[in-house]
Amino acid sequence: MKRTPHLLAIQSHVIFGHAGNSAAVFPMQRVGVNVWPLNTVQFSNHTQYGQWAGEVLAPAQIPLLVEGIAAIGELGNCDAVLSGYLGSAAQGQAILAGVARIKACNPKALYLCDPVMGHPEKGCIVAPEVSEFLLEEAAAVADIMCPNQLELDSFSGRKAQSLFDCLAMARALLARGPKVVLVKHLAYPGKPEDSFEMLLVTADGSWHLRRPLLAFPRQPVGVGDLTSGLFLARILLGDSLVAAFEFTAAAVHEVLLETQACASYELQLIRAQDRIAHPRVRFEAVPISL
Ligand SMILES: Nc1ncnc2c1ncn2[C@@H]1O[C@H](COP(=O)(O)OP(=O)(O)O)[C@@H](O)[C@H]1O
Ligand SMILES: Cc1ncc(COP(=O)(O)O)c(C=O)c1O
Ligand SMILES: [Mg+2]
Repeated sequence: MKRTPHLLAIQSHVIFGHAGNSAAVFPMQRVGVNVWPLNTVQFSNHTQYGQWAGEVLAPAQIPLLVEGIAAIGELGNCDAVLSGYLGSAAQGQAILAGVARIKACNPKALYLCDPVMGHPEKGCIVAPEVSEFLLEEAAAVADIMCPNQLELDSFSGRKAQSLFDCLAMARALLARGPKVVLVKHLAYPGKPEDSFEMLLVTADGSWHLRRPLLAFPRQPVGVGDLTSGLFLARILLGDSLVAAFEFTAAAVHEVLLETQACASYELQLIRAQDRIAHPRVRFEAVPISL
């Protein structure tokens, strides 16, 4: 029997609704991964409501929790670490220490870093020191990085001028350390208005994928977290990078279709669960080069 992969997911938890682990854990479980959620914050709701209650986890807790898993002899079973929304840069450093500890037990373990940065217009609030940490430290350690366009622009210090420019910027990020860059959401002058686009860039090649852009009165949150979580889950389940990329695009699109049909602001993960596991739509990743 094939072993069920184990994944340590270090990101935010919201009580109401879906963002961070609250967007990613259930879908990753639904596709067949054992998830170990470590919540960097516990908030009542995501920050784009403009108000929330709750606390950031003390950074010192992260190594203690990882050590607790080591103490019961299970740390070597960890196949991957995923990190997303951070409450502070100190938490980021603690995560990198945790990643080093896990890689010492299991050198094959992967680290996927979703470099969640602020999105001031959208009301996504992240401390500026967190962005700095992601640029300066996390990129050097991550095996896989999943920026959105804004985050890719921050890494590059400029705005993309074209699709090929996005590709060049993703390649530049690759040169900082990660072996795989997934740009979860492209934005560039001239992009067709009715399409939602993503890029997968590795040392072996680059692929571009388009899916329909759906209309929402208010953009749902947690789509990025859902995307990076499913991508890593499918890689752990044995998909090739391109297959994981295509699966992720299809499953996320299914969730958005369900969310739109319910006229909901929050992602409809429970209603869409069978469609997450078995997407009915398919989008093809098309090779592109500079
Ligand atoms: N097919 C789609 N149609 C419309 N909106 C989408 C679609 N896919 C994703 N989105 C939206 O696109 C945005 C992606 O946001 P972005 O900031 O680029 O990434 P992230 O989700 O990581 O913050 C989100 O607001 C999400 O709700
Ligand atoms: C608590 C929390 N976690 C994570 C996110 C990131 O969500 P997204 O997947 O849309 O980038 C947000 C965005 O506002 C948030 O408030
Ligand atoms: Mg995001």
